[in-house]
Amino acid sequence: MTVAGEQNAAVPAEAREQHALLAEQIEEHRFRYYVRDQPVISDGDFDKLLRSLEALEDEHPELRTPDSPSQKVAVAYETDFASVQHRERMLSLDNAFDDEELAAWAERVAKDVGTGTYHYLCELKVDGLAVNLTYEHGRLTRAATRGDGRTGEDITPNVRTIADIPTRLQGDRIPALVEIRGEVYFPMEAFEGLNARLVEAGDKPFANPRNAAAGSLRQKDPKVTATRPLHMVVHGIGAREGLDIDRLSGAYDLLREWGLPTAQHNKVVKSLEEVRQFIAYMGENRHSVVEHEIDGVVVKLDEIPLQGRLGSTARAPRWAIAWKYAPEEVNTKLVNIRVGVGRTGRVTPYAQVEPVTVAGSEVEFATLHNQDVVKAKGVLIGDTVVLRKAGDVIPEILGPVADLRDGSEYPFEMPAECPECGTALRPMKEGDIDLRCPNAQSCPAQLRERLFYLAGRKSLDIENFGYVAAAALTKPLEPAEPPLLDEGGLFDLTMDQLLPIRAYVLDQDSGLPKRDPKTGEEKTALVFANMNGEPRKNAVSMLENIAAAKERPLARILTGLSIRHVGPVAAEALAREFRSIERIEQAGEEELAAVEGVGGIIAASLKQWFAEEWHQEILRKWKAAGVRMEDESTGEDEGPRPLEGLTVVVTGTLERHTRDGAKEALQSRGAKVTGSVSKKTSFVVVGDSPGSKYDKAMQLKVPVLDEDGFAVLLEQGADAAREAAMSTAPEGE
Ligand SMILES: NC(=O)c1ccc[n+]([C@@H]2O[C@H](COP(=O)([O-])OP(=O)(O)OC[C@H]3O[C@@H](n4cnc5c(N)ncnc54)[C@H](O)[C@@H]3O)[C@@H](O)[C@H]2O)c1
Ligand SMILES: [Zn+2]
Repeated sequence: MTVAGEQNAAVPAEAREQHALLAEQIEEHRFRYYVRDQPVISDGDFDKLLRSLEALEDEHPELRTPDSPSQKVAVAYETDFASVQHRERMLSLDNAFDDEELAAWAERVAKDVGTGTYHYLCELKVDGLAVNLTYEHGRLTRAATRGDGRTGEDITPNVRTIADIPTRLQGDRIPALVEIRGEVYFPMEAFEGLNARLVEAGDKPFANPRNAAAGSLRQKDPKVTATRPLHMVVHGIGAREGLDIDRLSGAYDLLREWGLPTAQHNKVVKSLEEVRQFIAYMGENRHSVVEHEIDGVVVKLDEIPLQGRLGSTARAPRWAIAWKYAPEEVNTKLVNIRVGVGRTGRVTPYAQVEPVTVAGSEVEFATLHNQDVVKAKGVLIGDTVVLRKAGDVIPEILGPVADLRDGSEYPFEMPAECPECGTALRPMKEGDIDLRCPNAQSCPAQLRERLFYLAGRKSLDIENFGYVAAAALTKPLEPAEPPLLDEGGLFDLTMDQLLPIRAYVLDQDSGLPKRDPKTGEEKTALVFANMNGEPRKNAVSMLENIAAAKERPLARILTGLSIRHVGPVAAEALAREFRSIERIEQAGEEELAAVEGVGGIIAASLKQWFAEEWHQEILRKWKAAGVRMEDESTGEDEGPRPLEGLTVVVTGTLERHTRDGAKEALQSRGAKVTGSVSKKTSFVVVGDSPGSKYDKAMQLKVPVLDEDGFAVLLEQGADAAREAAMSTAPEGE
């Protein structure tokens, strides 16, 4: 018999090997993270490694030795800083990734507490790095990083540069000694600026704000730290002498009085249900109510004597748990930087990354805004990058993982020519950062975007005319000549023109062709015809809907022309004032600018637009096709604008009108439609569930019309409507 294999006989060699491998990886990543401030994997992936190690140890408890990474806060490393002993250990936190784990923790707490009441203190989990501040008789005598939990790095001079952190405590009951624990963070808004300066100076940019916080604080030269906008939030108390406290939440109040930066959003609750509510609320509102990045919620037992009773493991207190939100940051590869051309010809770079799932959705593209932003971020094509998707915000790239570069990465260069039509790009005017494709008329990209907008809800609202149709009509693979070279021919399109159109199958988000997953070939298809060459149903209704769109009100037609700065609101104002394209064209610049809601910029833009020959051609063609280019007056009996001078508010759901329809009916008769009820309001039209505007109308005694009363207003005018009103406000009351 050999001796080998006798040790840990119960643990298969394979598991032991896997454990050793994981442990080594974890140590390596901790070193990169805590010492170099340049991690190469995301926190999410790191947490997964740690979890796999723990799972392995659950299966084979013999592997859970005191020097396993699962049992330690971190390893002690030699760094450039002097070591300091913490008077009381600085621990990590156990995590809960789902409700079951949270409930299991709460159950253990209940069991350990036994009888007696207690409270949960909910705090935000600030995404930064932990510091320990020692105050002796109110003076800051030392500041240290967490290190391995017992020994940290002395960063006192650096911490003294942080404005949030008082060097002297003010007020009453200042103890002989107290250790204050908190998190130092770097504000997201300042992050891009910092990286831009680092890149310009030839230094490595940071991958994310948390690394920027750690890197900024752990500078050999505190003068550098002083230039960084670091902040701190207090989240605990360590050793203390001459300080008697029984609730952590109460202690925070005292700390705040002393001038320490305590958290704004802590909440003490009694039940686990309320804890869940806090977690859910903060998860949803983390970007609107919180001034710094958070990665979770920390739930603590508020009663300090009970904390003592529950105690800690080697790594974490038993009286607290960290709920982690789904990570919003992941690492992925920056495959390429492409440029897109927008509706106004603006050319913007965007990132194409190896597809990753972040915050619940798969991401393949991220915005980069313009070439200066690409440079400022310091990202190279081929880099591993940190991608962030926060809430509903478009995914963005935070920064590169510079430590993973192998030399094959290369910088992005803005193309000199439009990727879609080959025209040389140039800035619109001197000094603009943005480049534009000057081929406004028939650059397929610009035309596609204009058509897509024109067919959209804010404009002509043409159903069955989406991005795919817009692309197919402007840049088909077949036939060689696209049916539309600008929007002039839109209303003349025929089914014969549509049937032969073949196009790439485009990805909605990127506008790039989809590929066959097997062959990698770009997919193509007949767009408007089925397999037998017959019109698809969608194509038929698209043409019908295009024809119907000829009757849209002037404001919508105007919006659809993509005149710069003329959105739906300005278009409404213009339509109301002039009631025909012709009159808008004939109006002088000053006359246009004088219209409420128009102004000088829009007036100038209108003049420019009409001066362009190809724009005139569009108008001629549309007119010839029968597009209604003016708003005719209704209610002929009372003159062209029977409701002139009235201000009307529409609220609640109407049965016979959509909200927009009701608005248009009023405006076309000369009434002004506003959103809030005041004394000046002439009528409030109410549908179902009208809400507070109805109450306000009653309060101000503004006449209220139901749907029948509304019909009276439209058909017979204001006087008749006043009689039909549900409540009448005698003049002058
Ligand atoms: N990407 C990597 O390579 C890598 C390597 C190591 C660690 N990490 C990440 O670093 C993070 C830190 O790890 P950890 O061991 O400190 O565990 P942790 O982040 O899960 O929890 C402990 C820490 O949370 C902080 N904290 C923030 N708000 C707090 C509050 N209100 N109350 C109490 N503490 C609060 C404290 O600094 C405390 O030390 C983890 O998210 C981990 O993924 C990443
Ligand atoms: Zn172009």
